[in-house]
Amino acid sequence: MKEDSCLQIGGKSFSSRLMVGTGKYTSSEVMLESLANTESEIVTVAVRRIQNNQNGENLLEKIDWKKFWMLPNTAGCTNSDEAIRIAILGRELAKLSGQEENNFVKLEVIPDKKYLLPDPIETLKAAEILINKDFIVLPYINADPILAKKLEEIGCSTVMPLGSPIGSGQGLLNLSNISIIIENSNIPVIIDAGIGVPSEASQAMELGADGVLINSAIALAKNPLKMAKAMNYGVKAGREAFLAGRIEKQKLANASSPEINISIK
Ligand SMILES: CC(=O)[C@@H](O)[C@H](O)COP(=O)(O)O
Repeated sequence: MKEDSCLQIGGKSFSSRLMVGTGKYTSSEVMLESLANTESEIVTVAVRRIQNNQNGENLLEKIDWKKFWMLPNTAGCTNSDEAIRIAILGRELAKLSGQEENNFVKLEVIPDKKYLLPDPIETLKAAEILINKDFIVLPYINADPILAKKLEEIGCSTVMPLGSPIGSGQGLLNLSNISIIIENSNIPVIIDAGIGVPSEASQAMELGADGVLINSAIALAKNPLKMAKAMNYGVKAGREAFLAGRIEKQKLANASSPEINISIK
């Protein structure tokens, strides 16, 4: 069996392959306990909503940034100029939170309000500029293998193809494109958005994804604390299964116990 290794992004090593978001929780207490239950190390925060989340609280003060690596995201940006400005602000906020060397940005450029689908051209443009400004860029993209390759070639540190639209909980809608991205990628592939249940997180990992990012399915579950744990198990199970290697699918049945001739008198 293949030995597992840590997830490497931008020169940093992470043991957890589950990244999580911070939006939509009913309270910061529930959010903090849920984050702990996921055992995640990377937590994404929307820079535009960081100082006044849905509960009127400041996320920067609520989360212990000695325990989690901050992944500022550019949610709410509709073009490359906005995304670049927000990324720069995000880097400052990470520094203010004590993460001096944190240059990470989850790049989201989303002009479409109805399906929250990312703009591939503006994403590529913003990624190139941010990489030149020494950012570690993790772009959120549609499951497009050609775009994923181009983002890798210009120096992105991961690609983050969507499973299905953000917050939709529809799971992995484009399995064949996701598989092509994984097959061709030399950088980590993180499946981001749309995962609704642990079996979908597991499915992404079984396919060979390097990680997943989940927010809504945990925050909006009837019991977020339990779902946080379940997602952690799902990701771990899928990763183990990927390393173990699945059996080949067969057209015909194949008895589980060997046939032996026993004569019954
Ligand atoms: C928090 C975040 O970055 C989301 O934009 C992300 O895409 C997660 O999507 P779900 O809420 O569907 O898990």
